[in-house]
Amino acid sequence: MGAVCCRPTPVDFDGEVSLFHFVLLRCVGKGAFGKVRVVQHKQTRDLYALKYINKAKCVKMKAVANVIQERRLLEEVDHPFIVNLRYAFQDDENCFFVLDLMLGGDLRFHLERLGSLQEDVVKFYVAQLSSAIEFLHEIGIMHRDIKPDNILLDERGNAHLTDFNIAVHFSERKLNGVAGSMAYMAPEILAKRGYTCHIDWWSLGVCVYELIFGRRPFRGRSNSDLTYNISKDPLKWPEDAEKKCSRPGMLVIKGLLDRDPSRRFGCKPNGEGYQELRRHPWLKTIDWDTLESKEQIPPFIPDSKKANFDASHELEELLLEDNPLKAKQRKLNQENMSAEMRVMEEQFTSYDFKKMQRRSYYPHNQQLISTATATSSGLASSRPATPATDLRPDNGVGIASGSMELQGMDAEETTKEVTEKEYQ
Ligand SMILES: Nc1ncnc2c1ncn2[C@@H]1O[C@H](COP(=O)(O)OP(=O)(O)OP(=O)(O)O)[C@@H](O)[C@H]1O
Repeated sequence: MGAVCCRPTPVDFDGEVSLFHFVLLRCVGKGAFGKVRVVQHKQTRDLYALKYINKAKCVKMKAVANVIQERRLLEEVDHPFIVNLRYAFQDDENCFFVLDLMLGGDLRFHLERLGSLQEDVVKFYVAQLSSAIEFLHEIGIMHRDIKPDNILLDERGNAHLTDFNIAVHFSERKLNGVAGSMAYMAPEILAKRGYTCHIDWWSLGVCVYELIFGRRPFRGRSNSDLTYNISKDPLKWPEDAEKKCSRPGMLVIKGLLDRDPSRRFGCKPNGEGYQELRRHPWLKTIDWDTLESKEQIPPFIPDSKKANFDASHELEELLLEDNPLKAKQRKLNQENMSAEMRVMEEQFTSYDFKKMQRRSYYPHNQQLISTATATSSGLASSRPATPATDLRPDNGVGIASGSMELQGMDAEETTKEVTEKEYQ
């Protein structure tokens, strides 16, 4: 009898992806609604990062729209310098994102330990991140939360953009929602006169300054102070700036931190801004031809013998977690489900990168995705040809679910504003 009860439940790998398909390994991070841990696919043995979000917490914090939007946008994206989605699924308690695993830690972690980074290292990240930003803008997505915390290194030291929690589609119509982490917000967001994807280049400029000099270009004791400084204060350099950064490097920072989006580096239309950046003397040492194939040896290789993350997450999970993550069969009772829970149930759909073709949930973007995401070619789509129930925050449409519509859940408006305080 004992032998029978201990036999592991057979896993149906031909069926829909679920937590049963993975071995749960160590915890590496904690987000606002859930945790991140390393997992191994039981069949392929590939390692991934599993980000899981507690559904009840998500409803309580009115973040359902953001989580569904993040899931949908991530399906559109496939790029060497983005933390790509590989699988998505849910159980009764959590929504799960299975993402490319980044064992090199985030740039906030490295910045805090090192104080600042060498100019050449930052230059390498700028090349990789600008390629990612340009890709996103090409397919009509602005990230809105570019900051060192959201830049993750793989074990070889390549930079990847992550956290699409407040990313959004953009079109000709400018957005107005104040979104992002205040210290990295472009002046046009704070001015509330409408903004577009140019804001991501500004945030990149703030990151470059902070990574090289170990402090941010605009600071403030209060939000209004910070708003004033971002909007009006002339860009100042630290006293030892010339020891840490070359003249061309400073010119790139200055160009990215131009308050006029029409003059800002990276912003010229039709990819011309990105091409200009690539041609800039500061970036002439970058071999752009082999950058995206990751053939180059990154100038900073994270220490593989040390954990490049805060080890307290692991301890917390072991000692304090009273409901540790475990694969469970679903017991769903649709009748007693709240409206928000039902939206999550229906709209946080399963995704399996081995079986499905990436696609856009936004009709105007479908053509762009099929041409831009080259790596997904050759896979059969198991999706209906017509788009699913639409969620278009850029058009001011709330999340619609069959006959139900959750008003006021436009993800452009349900934004996350991180104030300067959190960084002091
Ligand atoms: N793909 C990944 N590989 C390795 N570690 C990761 C990965 N994604 C996230 N992490 C780690 O987990 C931490 C939390 O990530 P997560 O995106 O959940 O949190 P967050 O940035 O606070 O996002 P949110 O604001 O959506 O809660 C990150 O700081 C990072 O250290």
